[in-house]
Amino acid sequence: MADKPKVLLLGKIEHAQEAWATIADIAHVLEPKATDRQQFLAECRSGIFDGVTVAYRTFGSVSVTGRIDDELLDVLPKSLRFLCHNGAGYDQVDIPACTKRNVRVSNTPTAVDDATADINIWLLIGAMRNLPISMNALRAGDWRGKTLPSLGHDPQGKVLGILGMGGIGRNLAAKARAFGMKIRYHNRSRLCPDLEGDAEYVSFETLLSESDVLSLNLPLNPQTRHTISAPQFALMKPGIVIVNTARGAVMDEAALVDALASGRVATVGLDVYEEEPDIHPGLMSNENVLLVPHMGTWTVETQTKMEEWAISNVRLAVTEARLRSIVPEQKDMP
Ligand SMILES: O=CC(=O)O
Repeated sequence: MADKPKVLLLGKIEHAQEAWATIADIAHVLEPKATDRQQFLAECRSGIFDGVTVAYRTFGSVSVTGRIDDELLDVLPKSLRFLCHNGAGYDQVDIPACTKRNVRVSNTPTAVDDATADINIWLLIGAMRNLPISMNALRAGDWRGKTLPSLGHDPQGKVLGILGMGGIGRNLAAKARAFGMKIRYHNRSRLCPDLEGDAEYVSFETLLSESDVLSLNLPLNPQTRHTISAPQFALMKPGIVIVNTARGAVMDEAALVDALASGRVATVGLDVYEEEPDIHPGLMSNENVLLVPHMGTWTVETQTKMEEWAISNVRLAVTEARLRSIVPEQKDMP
């Protein structure tokens, strides 16, 4: 046992027990006892994790460890070489801080695409049809409400602007085509024709000013924080519908509340929030906002796929000192 590689498990394996059992065969798995960041920092400083080369982490483990940042990396074992994150978005991990310490990070791209695009479509249709008002009235025993809810809109023929045409954005585009939407997108760079299909590449400003529905599908990092804020809302078509299944902080929530109040934004469908699990009171109280609590990947199939993918990264890191899906920022690491 003592000479097996050491793997640190941050969070729980909920579904892929069989895949995880194969890790227990090849590595000595350590788990923290800490229940908050201060305790976790102390545990790390105690030397109990010394020798760990690979760590697996879940999105939820942030409630114990906090963000993986300079302070934490300074006390994690110097032997740590690989951090396998279970999730597509890895904004809880400071990538430059990891790169500086030669810690390679992986995520679970593609595993999340279908489920996230599905909830994206659900929010898109729900927001276009203005469903929260009648859903709330119904549950309050008031059928459609005291005054009839205003009529919704059909997706057919409407322009869907996708900001961030990665795996989820492209999956969403394919699904939205089935609803007869015209797809436009903006990305850091234009896609090759195969990936682009009939989606039209437009400038950021055109996407904002000509979309009937804007979907945010870009990752959160220091460059994309508040990509959508007051100046961007000012460029949008009055009455636009916005959907966000990416990360809350790519949009300025306070500015969104103002844009809803002014009518610039008609309705919005949200899966993600700036300060999860806290939600801006101006969104909570606004009936033009359709909200779900970060459920984008919340299906048995997708959670299992994500765990299996992250575990496959752990396995490769342990056996071959490499990762299946290193994050793009570290692609060129020697
Ligand atoms: O939000 C879900 C993910 O990043 O995988």
